[in-house]
Amino acid sequence: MSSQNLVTVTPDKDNDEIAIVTMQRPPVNSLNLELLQALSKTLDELSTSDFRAMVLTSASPTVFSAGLDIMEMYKPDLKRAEQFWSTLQDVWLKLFESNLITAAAINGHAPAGGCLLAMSCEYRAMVSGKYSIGLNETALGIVAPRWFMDCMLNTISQREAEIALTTGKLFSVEEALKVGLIDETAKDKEDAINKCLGFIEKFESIPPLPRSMTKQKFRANGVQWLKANKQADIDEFVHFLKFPQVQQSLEMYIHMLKSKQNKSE
Ligand SMILES: CC/C=C\CC/C=C/CC(=O)SCCNC(=O)CCNC(=O)[C@H](O)C(C)(C)COP(=O)(O)OP(=O)(O)OC[C@H]1O[C@@H](n2cnc3c(N)ncnc32)[C@H](O)[C@@H]1OP(=O)(O)O
Repeated sequence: MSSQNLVTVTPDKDNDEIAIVTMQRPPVNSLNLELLQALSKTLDELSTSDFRAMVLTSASPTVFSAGLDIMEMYKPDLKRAEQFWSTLQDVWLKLFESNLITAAAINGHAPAGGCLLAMSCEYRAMVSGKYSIGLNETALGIVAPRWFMDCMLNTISQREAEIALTTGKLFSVEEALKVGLIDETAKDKEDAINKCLGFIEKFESIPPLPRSMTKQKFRANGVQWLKANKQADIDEFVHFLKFPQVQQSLEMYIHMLKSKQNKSE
């Protein structure tokens, strides 16, 4: 089963009830509207399939996901920006509340929206190396929405989350393990997937319905807020994009990313 080429779904080689879901939008899996639509469609398909668990990972050798595609926010077409944000909300709700057992094999960097995807899963194994993970929005001059924060609060302590978000902190793999942002480190992608499979195995003898209902009760607060405030949240995003200071910060950030590349050439 696959949902466009941007996301592939393959059954695990030893257990066809487990889906390996791979994002593949080179070079860095930045989440543009099309990748989000592909993820949304995939999550719909998985919810009605025979799969009982999924491992989210990336086809890139060094990046899980670079987060939201900045070009969707820089001088945007406002209609598309609305659709973009609404699709991101849907992906988050579908993944965070999924009936399936969800785990992330984080095989590289996972800033901002990449971290959000990983935190939306129930378990995270991250490949060791010079990778980073976190919600770095403030460092870009933007503010993470409340449901990003709720998602982080479901993962690490309020104090760690507040400091991390206000400082725009990107955690090293070791730091992420220490605060509980990830559950395990892995030596490579295969090992990360195996560690996720190990987590999934824990539910072998647990009936799926009480399991997923229990998970959803734990996650209800953030979900209920977004469901009740979906349009207001979209309006806020679009309004925010219209601020000249926000556009200026994004422009500077884009230049920084491009000059970083020139320097290393
Ligand atoms: C009311 C609410 C309002 C607003 C809330 C908005 C919330 C936003 C959440 C987000 O997700 S914002 C996005 C934050 N993402 C980042 O800060 C990550 C930026 N990228 C990086 O730090 C690095 O690219 C990397 C560490 C992920 C990978 O490094 P490396 O492997 O060295 O690749 P390059 O940096 O050379 O990048 C290759 C290529 O990709 C472009 N790119 C990178 N990230 C993005 C991105 N997020 N969006 C769009 N494009 C991106 C980069 O510019 C290079 O492009 P070239 O054309 O120069 O090849």
